[in-house]
Amino acid sequence: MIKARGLARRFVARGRTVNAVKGVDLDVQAGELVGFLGPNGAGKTTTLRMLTTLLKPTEGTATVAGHDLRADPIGVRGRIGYVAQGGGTAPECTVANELELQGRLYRLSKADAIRRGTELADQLDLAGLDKRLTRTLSGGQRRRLDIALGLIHSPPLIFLDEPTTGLDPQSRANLWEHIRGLRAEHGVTVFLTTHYLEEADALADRLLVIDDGEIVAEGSPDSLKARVSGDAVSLAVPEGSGGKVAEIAGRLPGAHDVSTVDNEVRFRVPRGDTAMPELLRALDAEGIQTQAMQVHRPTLDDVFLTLTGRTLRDAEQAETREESHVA
Ligand SMILES: Nc1ncnc2c1ncn2[C@@H]1O[C@H](COP(=O)(O)OP(=O)(O)OP(=O)(O)O)[C@@H](O)[C@H]1O
Repeated sequence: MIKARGLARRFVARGRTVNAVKGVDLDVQAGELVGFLGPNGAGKTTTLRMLTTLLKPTEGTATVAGHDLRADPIGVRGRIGYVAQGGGTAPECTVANELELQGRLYRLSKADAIRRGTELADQLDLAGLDKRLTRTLSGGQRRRLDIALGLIHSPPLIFLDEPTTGLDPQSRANLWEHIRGLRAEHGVTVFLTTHYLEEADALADRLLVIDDGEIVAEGSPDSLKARVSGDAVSLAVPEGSGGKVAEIAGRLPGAHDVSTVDNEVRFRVPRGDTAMPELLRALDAEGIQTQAMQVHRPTLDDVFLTLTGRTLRDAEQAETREESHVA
């Protein structure tokens, strides 16, 4: 459904050259729900804008929904839906009018535009809101309307740019259900960008992780997490026993990265849950009582840290600092 090779985009702003996207290859099969994960400023929106014909690549080629991006951008546009960050509904327009107008823009007859609008309103839980002005909708309703507008011409592929940014956790979870439904019930291929780790984890079959304009990893959330070597364990231990606990922990099969800071011992081990009873027995035999214990399964943030040496949050803060510096 998407095949891109060496897609790159350079911007020159205020005498400074920004290589926003540095030669991205990507393949998305029909029916996939793919997440494009990276910190703010990583190049997600720029990539999306290129794939949706809104921005010309500086270099590279791509076929999107069966049409060549450079040779046939109009063909691409007719076969994709695009929901931009923040959407684009007119505040003084009613829900029904927005849907009908969008249908007419895609050259549906008035009757077909109304029929398709009603169908999408049902599908995206907007039924009964047709006479409401869009400015009176809740954040979640507005995002669902944005998605309905992107689907009016029944495209087989939809691009969603940060679809749940600004929504409260409940509306976010609700929107995830709708996005899953697009694929599961209507066979739409979904390509979405996000900088939320939980969203990437909960929603995507496959993730492309982008950092500083380059794809640094690709795979299912589980396979990416499996790359991080082991669970992270931390133990709060009695004063003065850190060295001994670290020595015992270091003897567990596969234990590594053992460190002691104050009265806390940290290490990684392949399966924290099965290693713990053995460790507790060994500590007991030495008369050491642990005061608290935590086992963390690897998260996508650990994956990002392993790949880039920074957490996603660090990367975002660095981008924010750089932007305020430029401004
Ligand atoms: N029109 C432009 N002119 C100059 N620089 C730009 C332009 N658009 C984007 N950039 C820069 O390119 C880089 C990538 O930006 P992009 O918006 O693609 O990132 P992003 O991953 O989508 O981030 P966000 O989640 O904040 O939208 C950033 O450093 C950004 O400042």
